[in-house]
Amino acid sequence: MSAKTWRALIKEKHQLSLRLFLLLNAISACFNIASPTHHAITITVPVILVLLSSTALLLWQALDKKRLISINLVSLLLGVLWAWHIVIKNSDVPNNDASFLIIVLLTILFIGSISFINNLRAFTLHCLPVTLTVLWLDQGEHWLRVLYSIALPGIGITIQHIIQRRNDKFTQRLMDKLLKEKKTLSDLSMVDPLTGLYNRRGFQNRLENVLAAGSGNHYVLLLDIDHFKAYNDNYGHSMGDQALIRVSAAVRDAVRSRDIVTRYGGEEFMVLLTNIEANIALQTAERIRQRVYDLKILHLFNEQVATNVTISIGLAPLKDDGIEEALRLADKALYRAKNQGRNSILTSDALQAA
Ligand SMILES: Nc1nc2c(ncn2[C@@H]2O[C@H](COP(=O)(O)OP(=O)(O)OP(=O)(O)O)[C@@H](O)[C@H]2O)c(=O)[nH]1
Repeated sequence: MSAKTWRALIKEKHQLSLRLFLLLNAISACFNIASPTHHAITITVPVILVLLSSTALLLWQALDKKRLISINLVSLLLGVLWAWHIVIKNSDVPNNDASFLIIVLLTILFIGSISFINNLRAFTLHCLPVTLTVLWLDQGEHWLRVLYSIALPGIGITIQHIIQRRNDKFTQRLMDKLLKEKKTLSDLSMVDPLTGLYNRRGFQNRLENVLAAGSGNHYVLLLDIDHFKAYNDNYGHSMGDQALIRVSAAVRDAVRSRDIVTRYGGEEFMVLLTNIEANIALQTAERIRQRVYDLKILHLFNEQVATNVTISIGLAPLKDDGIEEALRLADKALYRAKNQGRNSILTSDALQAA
């Protein structure tokens, strides 16, 4: 998981709490319409607006889950609508019955605290308009109860918020550390994670052992999948990965265990054939080419070459002038093989001269 996906997770968590908030508001608005307290005015404009806006926003987000809706704005808007609803209904409640105000306040606080357990700002924006309205309509008669009702969840959410922030910081530090360690490990790794072949570091390590073991004829093969960009573009990157895995296995199977097969670049492989004669090296290269061809991995975009995945190979001897020179020669031969039609093997001039 990267730092980016971590932030995306936090955002997703907030959007989930918004969905819960909208749902609770829609239910509460329905309940208010269906079963009005004190049998006063049943339907008010703001309660209809709460129902419509909550439902509409829920549907809007359901259509595109990635759509981000401003939590603060929505919580404030619904808070104001509820406050408006209370003003209208209160004028119709018989004998200025304060229990109506307390019940409605507790309902709003309940919705706010359940939905925004980790979001003090959204909770405050939602509950403040209603609390102030209740204090005003009640004319200070039950001010202590009203303040207590909002202070209690407010304090709870603040403490929960502090604990959550500490947990988040701890998790993020842990994640950064894990990512760093993962990078260190992959830097130290000798094996390519996708194909299981040696990576360049692994190759270097094996090469030193081969060279230390004494003299012998060694040959470098550079292999490149033909028109692999077109394969990726048309079949998708994950199919491309599957093709790479199958080609790697075919190459590995076509050589001896003492030969070194390396994933040299994206879709490029390198094989070091150790202690081998030139003609056998050439035969081995041909066997590799044929094995990959025989996989019959469909590649209809392998222009003018075949209808399946093929590889081109450049072959060069490893001489005293070192691996870099052998690779340079093999690369030149590979380049020519590509230009001459692909799905073929070309040897370096150095090999032909030998
Ligand atoms: N799926 C997948 N694709 C990769 C990976 N590494 C490199 N590639 C792709 O390999 C393709 C290499 O394309 P190019 O270098 O343009 O060569 P090409 O299309 O094979 O053409 P020729 O070599 O001229 O036949 C690019 O599209 C890379 O994105 C990998 O790990 N997985």
